[in-house]
Amino acid sequence: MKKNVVLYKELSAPLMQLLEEQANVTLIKRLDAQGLDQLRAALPLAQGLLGASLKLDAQLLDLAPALEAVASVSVGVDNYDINYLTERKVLLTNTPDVLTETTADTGFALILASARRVVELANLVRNGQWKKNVGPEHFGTDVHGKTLGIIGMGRIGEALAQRGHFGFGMPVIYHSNSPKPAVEERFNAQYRSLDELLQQADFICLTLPLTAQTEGLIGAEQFALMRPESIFINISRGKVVDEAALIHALQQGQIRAAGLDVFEREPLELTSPLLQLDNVVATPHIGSATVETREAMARCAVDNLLAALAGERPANLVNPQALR
Ligand SMILES: NC(=O)C1=CN([C@@H]2O[C@H](COP(=O)(O)OP(=O)(O)OC[C@H]3O[C@@H](n4cnc5c(N)ncnc54)[C@H](O)[C@@H]3O)[C@@H](O)[C@H]2O)C=CC1
Ligand SMILES: O=C(O)C(=O)CO
Repeated sequence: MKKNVVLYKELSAPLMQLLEEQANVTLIKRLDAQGLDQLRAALPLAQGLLGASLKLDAQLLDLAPALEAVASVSVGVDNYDINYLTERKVLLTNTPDVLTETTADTGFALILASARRVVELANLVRNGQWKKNVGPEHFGTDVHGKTLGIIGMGRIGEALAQRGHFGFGMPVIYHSNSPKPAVEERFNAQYRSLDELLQQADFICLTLPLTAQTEGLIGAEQFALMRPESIFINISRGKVVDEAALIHALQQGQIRAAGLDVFEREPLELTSPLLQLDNVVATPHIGSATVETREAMARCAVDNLLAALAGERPANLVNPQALR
């Protein structure tokens, strides 16, 4: 018998067809108030869930007593109560690897845009101020040859190191849970304590997951260790950073600039002081958002969900302890 799957993310036609061949599918198109009501109404019969960008906590999970598997269309799993899912023997899957290169591209786009002031200067051109007002005070700073500091040397961190080392001749230093000899050899990278990295890197890039250990990892004390020339890049999760401390560091000139794809609260509110600062490049959490990669992520999530519902071990299982 077909199982019941609730999607809270639209899929491409071929993926929808694949899923509908094997499951009864309920699609929640938007997670607005009405969509959330529809979701709550569908949860009691749901055996599988697929989506992203929804905090799936115990309260929502309790509405779904028949749930067997949740397939997240993301690599980050900070939106899920993993312990509770595991306790309930619900499998959780994610989408690693397929988004690594694209997210590293976004990281590098933010590095280049903040260092060379791309958004600020492009806006000057749009506002007809090219001739009159652009002078040395608008010059940026070089990227090539500068020290690239990576915090969280996992898949995306490595892809960033590759771009910096081979593409831009940047010395790479990194901080992670443990040293990575293979990475050191490949990119001539050097391990540093967190404090050392913050003091030494020209570009400080966050590529670690949001966990109980990393929440608020970068706060006032850490910004105080950075140099006025440092550029801060966050493509991990907003809550790894104390955003008020980041704003203060930017306003006080403790750091030169920031390139941010993720924020403490998303969507970032228009009233955020970050948006008053010329030296901030803010993007709307689009690290993996290319046509090709989003399709690959969705495909990966569908494959994971169908495997889990068929009683097989899915390729990207986050909580193997939940296997029945
Ligand atoms: N901006 C965006 O759109 C995207 C953001 N992400 C974020 O990037 C994160 C990383 O993704 P991957 O590289 O695939 O994960 P990964 O698991 O391969 O790498 C994470 C690295 O961080 C390290 N780490 C974890 N906790 C640490 C700690 N307390 N101190 C130091 N190092 C620590 C791990 O050892 C690992 O090497 C995701 O969890 C997600 O939050 C991922 C994709 C897109
Ligand atoms: O995959 C993730 O964790 C994202 O943030 C979106 O791609």
